[in-house]
Amino acid sequence: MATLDLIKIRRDLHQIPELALHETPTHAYLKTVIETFKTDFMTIREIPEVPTALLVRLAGTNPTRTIGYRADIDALPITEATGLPFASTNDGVMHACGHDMHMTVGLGVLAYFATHQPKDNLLFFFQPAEESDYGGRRVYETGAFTGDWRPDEFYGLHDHPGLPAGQIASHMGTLFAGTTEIHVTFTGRGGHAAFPHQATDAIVAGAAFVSAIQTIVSRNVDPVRGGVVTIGTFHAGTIGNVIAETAHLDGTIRAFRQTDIEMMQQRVRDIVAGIETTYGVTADLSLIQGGYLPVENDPTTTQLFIDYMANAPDVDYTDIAPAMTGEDFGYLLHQIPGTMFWLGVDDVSHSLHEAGLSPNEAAIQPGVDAITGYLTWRMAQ
Ligand SMILES: CC(=O)N[C@@H](CCC[C@H](N)C(=O)O)C(=O)O
Repeated sequence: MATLDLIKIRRDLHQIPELALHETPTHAYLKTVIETFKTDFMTIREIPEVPTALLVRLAGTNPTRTIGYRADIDALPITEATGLPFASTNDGVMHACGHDMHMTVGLGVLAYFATHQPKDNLLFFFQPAEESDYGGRRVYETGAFTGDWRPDEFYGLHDHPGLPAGQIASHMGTLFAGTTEIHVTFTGRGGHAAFPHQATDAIVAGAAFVSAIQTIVSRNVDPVRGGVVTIGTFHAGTIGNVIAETAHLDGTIRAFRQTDIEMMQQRVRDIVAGIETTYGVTADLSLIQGGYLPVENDPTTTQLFIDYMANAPDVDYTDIAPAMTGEDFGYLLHQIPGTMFWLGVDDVSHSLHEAGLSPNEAAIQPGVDAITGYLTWRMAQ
């Protein structure tokens, strides 16, 4: 096997971002790279029900367990504004959450163990649909993680633009929030802007909904625990002198405890019912949690992970507070114990999900080295 050019791979992947469950060229690219590894202890497996998913198993030399490693592969509906020479070639779609970095690091770790046969079995999961449509849960529910393909423990990373390139960060306990997508359409009655009393204005209803749900965090969530309610889209109307008949809004609810998420979901339902009564509209509400359960790091694997990362001479490790980002790795960690962690990618000028996000590629090799080091050490335990 030739040495992988991880920078080229990252740039290739960055140019072909695809939305959740549509990652066909990305899946093909990953498979092509992995097939070059050509070892007799590697098996590649497709999942017909979720065709953009890819599982790769490396059989260990003397296995006592199977260790899973997940890398997510989908992108976001954002028009890239980095100005990079290897920017997205898919209009309106961008790796603005850094999953191109996740895949590259995952390939680097896989390539290492494809040439240094591991003691334990290793299972690599290239997961579609992390940003929406909960690909981790979808694949889990196909029964893919059974028999020889069931990890005893699972690890996965997310890149963090606010941390130095290559730094590893994690936390004992809950690392990320659980989330629920909000999708709501208010329908009233359209009409002339001059005769509002003869119409039922869906924009006014939608605006009242946006204002009212702000009280969920300020008045209903324990402030010590915190929560988030964000509306990210509001589409209504066609022209300034026509009262809009419909308004469609999408958003997200977030909290660290499942009980808080469920309470917040109920408050959204109650507020929507109140808007219907107060503004005379009808509402079609859908609340989707899917696989976005709180990301709860397992005490045993996380203590092992921290013990290694904090003491390895070549690893820059820091503890980090939980964040309100969501991850459907939370679903997998509710089925299989494991640990999620951050990899610093040093772009303090941009946040995740921003059109200008440009992760520093200097993070890739230290990320690969820290993970291969940890997995090698873990297999000796
Ligand atoms: C790491 C990250 O940014 N993850 C996404 C997960 C999506 C959650 C779900 N689709 C929702 O919007 O609630 C995030 O937005 O945190």
